Amino acid sequence: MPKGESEATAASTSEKAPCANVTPKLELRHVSQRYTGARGETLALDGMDLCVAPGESVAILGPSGCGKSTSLLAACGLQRPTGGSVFVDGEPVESPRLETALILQDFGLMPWKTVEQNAALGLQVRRLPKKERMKRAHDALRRVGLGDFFRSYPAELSGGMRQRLAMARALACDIDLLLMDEPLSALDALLREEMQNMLKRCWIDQGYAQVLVTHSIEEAVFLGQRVVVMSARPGRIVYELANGEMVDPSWRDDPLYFERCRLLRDVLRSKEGVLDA
Ligand SMILES: Nc1ncnc2c1ncn2[C@@H]1O[C@H](COP(=O)(O)OP(=O)(O)OP(=O)(O)O)[C@@H](O)[C@H]1O
Repeated sequence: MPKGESEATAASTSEKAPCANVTPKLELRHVSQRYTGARGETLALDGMDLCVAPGESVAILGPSGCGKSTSLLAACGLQRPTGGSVFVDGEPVESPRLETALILQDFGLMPWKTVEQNAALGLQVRRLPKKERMKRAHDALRRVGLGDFFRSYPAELSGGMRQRLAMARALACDIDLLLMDEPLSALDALLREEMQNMLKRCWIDQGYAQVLVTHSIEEAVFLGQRVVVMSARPGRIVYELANGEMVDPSWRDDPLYFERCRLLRDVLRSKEGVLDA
């Protein structure tokens, strides 16, 4: 299904472009990524277009290896794409910015640092006095329910607590854009639901824009105001679903939630090359 690098992104089903009347918080414009590795060249992304409005929550689904993580690396400025451009607030992204946080599956915690030191990590580059850094880290840790664990080490925490610590580190930095790459995939089903609730609460309370990469259709429909589906490699967006009702407090039990999950499952099955998601 993937075509030439220069071809435009496929159609979407969303009702109205979410960034129509605002400067997007994040925009990936025709982003392509070629990797050169031991197995030769890989075209990971091909004409990836994604617009995220300020305060919007977007979930990305797609088969393994379609370039989801690559998209996030480009979005946070850790990797310059080989084609196309990335913008935040209309400005080109050329390096990581302080107000963007990236949470990975392994949470990126430093095992030799305490919980409070890990939570304050993102603040170090801001040259804030230590007292201020600790105050912000402690506030963020309390917000995610880790108020009693300041002096513990990551190894002493459960999987869910480590996830909350990664979240606290992002919240301590007053972020306006949160990027998450399969942050819950290592957790068991019930804990995963609990953490999904926490992610939604934090997003609603703090008002940042977020992009969540996940393999779980249910998670995408629970957390994404918009769910986008990528093609198999080289990846680009081939389908979009408006899902604004996800802010409803009883969304998980709403018949529409199940209907949307079913619809996305059919979409993923029907799209050539996206069966694995
Ligand atoms: N640094 C790299 N060097 C060479 N190839 C790479 C590199 N990083 C990623 N790739 C390749 O690019 C493609 C896209 O990888 P990426 O990790 O973005 O996919 P993904 O959709 O996040 O996959 P998954 O769902 O399995 O995590 C894959 O074929 C991968 O092997």
